Amino acid sequence: MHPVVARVTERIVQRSADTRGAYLAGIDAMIARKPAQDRMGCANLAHAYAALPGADKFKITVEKAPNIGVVTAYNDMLSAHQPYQSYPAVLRDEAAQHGATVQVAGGVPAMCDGVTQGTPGMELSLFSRDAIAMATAVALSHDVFDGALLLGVCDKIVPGLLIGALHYGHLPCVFVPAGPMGTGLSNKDKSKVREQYAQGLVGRDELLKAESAAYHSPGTCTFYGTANSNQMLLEAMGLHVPGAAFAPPGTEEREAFTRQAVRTVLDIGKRGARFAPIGRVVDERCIVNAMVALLATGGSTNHLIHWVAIARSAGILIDWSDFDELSSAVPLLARVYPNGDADVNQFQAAGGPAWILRELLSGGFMHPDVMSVNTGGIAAGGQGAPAVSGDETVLRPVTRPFSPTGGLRLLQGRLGRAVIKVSAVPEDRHIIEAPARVFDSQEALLAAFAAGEVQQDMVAVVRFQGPQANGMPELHKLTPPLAVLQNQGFKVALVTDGRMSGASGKVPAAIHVTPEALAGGPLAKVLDGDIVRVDAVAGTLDVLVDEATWAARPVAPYTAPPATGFGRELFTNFRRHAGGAEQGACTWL
Ligand SMILES: O=C(O)[C@H](O)[C@@H](O)[C@H](O)[C@H](O)COP(=O)(O)O
Ligand code: SF4
Repeated sequence: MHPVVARVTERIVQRSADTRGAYLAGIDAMIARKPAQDRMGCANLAHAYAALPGADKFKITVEKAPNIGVVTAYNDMLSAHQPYQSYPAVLRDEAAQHGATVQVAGGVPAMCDGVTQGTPGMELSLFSRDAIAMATAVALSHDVFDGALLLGVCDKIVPGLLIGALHYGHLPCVFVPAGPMGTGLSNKDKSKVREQYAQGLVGRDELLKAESAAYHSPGTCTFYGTANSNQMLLEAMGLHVPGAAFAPPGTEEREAFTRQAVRTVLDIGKRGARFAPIGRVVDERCIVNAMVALLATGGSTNHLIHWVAIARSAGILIDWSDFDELSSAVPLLARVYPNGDADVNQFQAAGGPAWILRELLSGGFMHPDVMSVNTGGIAAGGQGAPAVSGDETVLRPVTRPFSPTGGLRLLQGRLGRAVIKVSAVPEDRHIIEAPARVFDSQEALLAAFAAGEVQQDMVAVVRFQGPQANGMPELHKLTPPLAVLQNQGFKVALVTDGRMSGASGKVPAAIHVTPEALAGGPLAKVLDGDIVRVDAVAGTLDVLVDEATWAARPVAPYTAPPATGFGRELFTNFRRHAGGAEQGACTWL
């Protein structure tokens, strides 16, 4: 085991001793209960099984066959989730072949960040994660299940499902992915057209044609953003059937993985070959394995928020210093857009998650001895990896990584604590020192760009974008104009208490600044013209103003209009109770 991984793991175990102990005691009490058929009232059971076919009623009540709950994020709005429409019938059929039953326990909401990017709906995006967790809990609260199958792929949906399922940690759970769409217009070429549009060189028709050629059919978008980072991390946590992440939707291979997920959740049930409740599968080593996989692949910055919340749901306490210390030792093994030109289909063809797991295990960067849903633990996830990389521009061995350190860094200094994805930023942009231009909304920066007012070296400070202010939206629409300025030779960086998409990356961005401006964070004191230094090498985020001046600086007022419309009023309490980004922006603690 690499000493840094061992040290960080031990620190997390120590830090989490009390919360993890209480968590495990809680799930042990739930595990000790009798099966639902013997535990619940007759009316409760009759209601639960009323709509089942007679044969299934008999199986459950007389044979006491395992009953699997399905929590599904199916809808037609996320191309990645549209394939789930047909899954319940397949799951039921496979379960019946093994003497078990399946009930759809409930649905959860799912937002497509691509549809809402740059619109008011994006202000619901982060909080939809906890709404999904709540909906997962509501689904599983029927409490008649011996295990659960979790159907979700995208950004906040996997984190929400996992947070919710971990609050039922006594249940064996398996995630069931649906796979990526085929490769269309490359992400690089799509981004080029966007930058041309931002400069007024092409019109909407041309842009729509390009976007539609990139996003063209059922399946997950092919960049390595938050959704596909979810898939990689679930493989690293042993919560998938190994290799299930990136088989294309609508194929025999995909259906075979889906059916194997049913057999797996039965295998790890109380009456299966080896009991593996999700609350025990997700332990400190499992969480560290996910952190390592994120860093080794330059995964989404969103997971520096979501995986903190997920770990917390299992009684495990992690923070950005843990990520940063791991990043100092974990090598970068993959270059997938935005960290490179390849897409997730080319990543899979070159060796995919199996390559990443095999290489990280061989280098001592991952814990092999973890419980997982499949026999053979994490090593099973590495089986089938090619002996050599199928494409060395996409995947490298741990002996010759793209970089000796991971793709994400912690920045800290007078402006607070922030994170930056360096794996996607050109080397000569890892340190930016320039005058601040301060904006209280992304729209204000976009308008300034359109008016030609920011043709300069600048650190764009976009503040009041934190969880308590407006739900911490992704500010991904800022990528094209900032990239245009960067391509024109200006030194530009973004500093914000908001988020960026997992698909963002070429412009240096210090994001998730904590504490957020509305919570007294220092960003509220920055003025146009202040010299700000974003230093991803030293890991610092500073404003070069003398101490006395800075101390005397007033805090800018929050002047945004009240969050009404698009249902934002319904999330008032989420904004009031949201924790800081580094604490996972949890709204329930
Ligand atoms: O975190 C993410 O990965 C993003 O939220 C992603 O899910 C979202 O869809 C982006 O907006 C896609 O990128 P474009 O907006 O560039 O298509
Ligand atoms: S990856 Fe993003 S844009 Fe694509 S379906 Fe998922 S949420 Fe929507």
